[in-house]
Amino acid sequence: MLRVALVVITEKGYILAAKRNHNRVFGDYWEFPGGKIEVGETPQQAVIRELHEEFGDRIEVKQPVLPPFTFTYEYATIEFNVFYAKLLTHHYVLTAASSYRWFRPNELKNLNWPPANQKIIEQIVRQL
Ligand SMILES: Nc1nc2c([nH]c(=O)n2[C@H]2C[C@H](O)[C@@H](COP(=O)(O)OP(=O)(O)OP(=O)(O)O)O2)c(=O)[nH]1
Repeated sequence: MLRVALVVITEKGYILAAKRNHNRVFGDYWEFPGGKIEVGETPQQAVIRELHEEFGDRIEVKQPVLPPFTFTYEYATIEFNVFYAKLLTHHYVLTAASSYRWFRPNELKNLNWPPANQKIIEQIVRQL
């Protein structure tokens, strides 16, 4: 099974979302930063690496947003591991995203996300 790790980065009541590059799966949809967990990596190590690759930034990984869950797309069944996190640096050197924006929790549900994200967003709105 494909395993993915994502971070919900919070700062001053706002949440960071990135817009996926046009040529990627779910191109131009909003995403939480992260990506595939590589062999031998923990989910926490994977998000730290992905944030460095995709943003050039360092993060501190916090508690899980919800327990790991699976979602089946036409191309794969994916296990999602989602954590809250804080940005330790703010370089935003975008490589996999065309833009980023900070949103209030209540604004999140109005954006285009991959379908697996609905459950994550419901949980964020309940918790923040
Ligand atoms: N990064 C990210 N991926 C998501 C989210 N929601 C969601 O369903 N996905 C899916 C899309 C992909 O099938 C998978 C993660 O892929 P990815 O394309 O971000 O992973 P990656 O950067 O490691 O890989 P790649 O694009 O270099 O192939 O998870 C999300 O919020 N963020």
